[in-house]
Amino acid sequence: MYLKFSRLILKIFKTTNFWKNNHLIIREFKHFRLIAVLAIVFSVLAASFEGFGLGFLLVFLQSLTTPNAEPVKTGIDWFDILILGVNKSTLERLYRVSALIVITTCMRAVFNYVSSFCVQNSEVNLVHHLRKSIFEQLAAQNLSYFGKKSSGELINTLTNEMERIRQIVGGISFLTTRGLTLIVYSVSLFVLSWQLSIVSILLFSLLAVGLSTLNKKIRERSFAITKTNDNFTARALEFIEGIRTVHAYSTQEFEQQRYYQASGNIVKAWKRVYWVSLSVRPLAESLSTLILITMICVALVTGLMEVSTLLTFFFVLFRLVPMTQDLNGVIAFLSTQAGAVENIKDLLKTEDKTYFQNGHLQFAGLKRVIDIIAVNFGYEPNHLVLKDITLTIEKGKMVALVGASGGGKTTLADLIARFYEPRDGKILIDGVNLKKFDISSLRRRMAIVSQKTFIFNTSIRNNISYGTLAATEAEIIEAARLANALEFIDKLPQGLDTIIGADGVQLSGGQQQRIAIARALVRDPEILILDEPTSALDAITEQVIQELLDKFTVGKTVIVIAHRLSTIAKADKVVVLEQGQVVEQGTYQDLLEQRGKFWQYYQVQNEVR
Ligand SMILES: Nc1ncnc2c1ncn2[C@@H]1O[C@H](COP(=O)(O)OP(=O)(O)OP(=O)(O)O)[C@@H](O)[C@H]1O
Repeated sequence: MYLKFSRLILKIFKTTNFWKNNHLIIREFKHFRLIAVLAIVFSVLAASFEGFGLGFLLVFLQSLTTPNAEPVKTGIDWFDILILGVNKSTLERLYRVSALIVITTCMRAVFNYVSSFCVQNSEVNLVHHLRKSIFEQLAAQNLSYFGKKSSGELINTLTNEMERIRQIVGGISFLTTRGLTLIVYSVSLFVLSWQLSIVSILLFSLLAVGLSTLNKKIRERSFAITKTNDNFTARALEFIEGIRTVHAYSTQEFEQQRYYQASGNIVKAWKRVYWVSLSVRPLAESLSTLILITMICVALVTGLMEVSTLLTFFFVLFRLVPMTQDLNGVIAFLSTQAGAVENIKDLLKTEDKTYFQNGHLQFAGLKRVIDIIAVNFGYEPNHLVLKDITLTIEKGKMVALVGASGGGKTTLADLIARFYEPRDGKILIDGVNLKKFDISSLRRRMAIVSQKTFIFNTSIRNNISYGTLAATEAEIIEAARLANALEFIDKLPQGLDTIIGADGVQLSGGQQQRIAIARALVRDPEILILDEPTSALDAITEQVIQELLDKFTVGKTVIVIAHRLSTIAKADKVVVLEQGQVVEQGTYQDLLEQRGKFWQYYQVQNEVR
């Protein structure tokens, strides 16, 4: 145990790798360093008082075993004179020593309590600050990062793995406090009998080395727990989010099997860990008891020490052994948590991540034109989704992007909103590269209605004013009216204050779309990007969009992605995208007259209608 403990301490403090590997987590302690330092200070105090208590116990036992000999003394002159009293009787000095034992024990308990309080405080603080740092990391990522990470994995890290990190801090603090007490106890043992101490260290170290192989195994197996947890959260999330599809395709049984299997895998992973980790303690207990009893017998037979010293020695050793077992248990437990640490480090690390680079110029509004020049873009390194796109969008004009599904319309709109960066080429606003603008100032004057709307679990009012918190009641109502949402909002029990989303009233796809349009309009944007949904809107809502484009867009710059060509009859420019390339552009009428791709789409839609 000593060997193992010192090896652990050495590992922690000596190897630079420890800092290098864990500084992302350790640096969070700076937010609550006072409380963390207090935890250490009070642990040291508790351990010291443990030592004082042991000293007084030895004095007490000595006086009991030699009642008529010399007056009770600790050997520290000033202490014996001031505290035990010079002319006091043996019995009174004995009472005083007894009182000191009680006082030091109480003091130790108080310091232990305060240090535990500080430790718990540090635990919750660490989790809180880690969550904040992870949020900052996630918020700073380019959107492409979220394409590579599953929601299940991210949610698992922010919930389950955080809980495991909290337990790790608890474990480390336990290790520290118990470690300090262990040092005090060890010093006491050496003072009492260095010969017996060396024998104990040798025997217990042998035991520790044996147990360390088990801990290594536990650590290796623990990574599977994190992996199965990630997988389970992803499964559960998919089942809940995709419940309509599950019902539509009657795949409940199939989903149940996958869900049970994912949950079962966690059980299996834990079992593989428990199987080993639970054997550590009983093994350690049995073997250490065997060692202790053998040592007592040898000490008694050889008459190595006087009885009082022998009693104190074994009293200390008896208390020390469970302590070392606890430490072993905690080390084993910490080994099981290694996967959680890796997962969190992965989210916190800054290498291999592409961050959004904000510009410094304040965007004061579009004055003339947006130029898209020779832009290439792809989500994957070897696959271009947009190829050599060149396009101008003039202020106050409506530009419609049309074309077959997957042609790259949404991607192009996302590049204009700077959700992604072009791989080659550039996007200029009035001659200034889009990258140079402060993104908040740009997006304040821009509104985007995506195909997939997101409704927050809050009131309709908050959903509409999301991102425009200063919006007045009148502005919110006007935006709702323009989006043709007022009619159904008025019918709801609490009107604008009705809670919608997961915990509230469920809205139809079209209604959700109208809320999203109102959210965009309340910003009174100069540039409006409207990605017309292919499915959520019914024929009536199609008319709403039409009206919106007629009424609201006067004097605005509008980029509209249209699936129904009738919507964009009044567009100033129509751009046809095919497999990531602009194949035609011109006015609606010109393109029809050209009888090219656009005309073909037009024919197909007219036939369908
Ligand atoms: N986040 C993403 N990660 C990887 N590939 C993507 C991503 N989003 C879109 N793609 C791919 O990029 C291509 C263009 O998609 P995009 O959504 O821009 O097309 P679109 O013309 O808007 O389609 P639709 O009319 O169906 O909305 C498609 O092949 C699509 O599979």
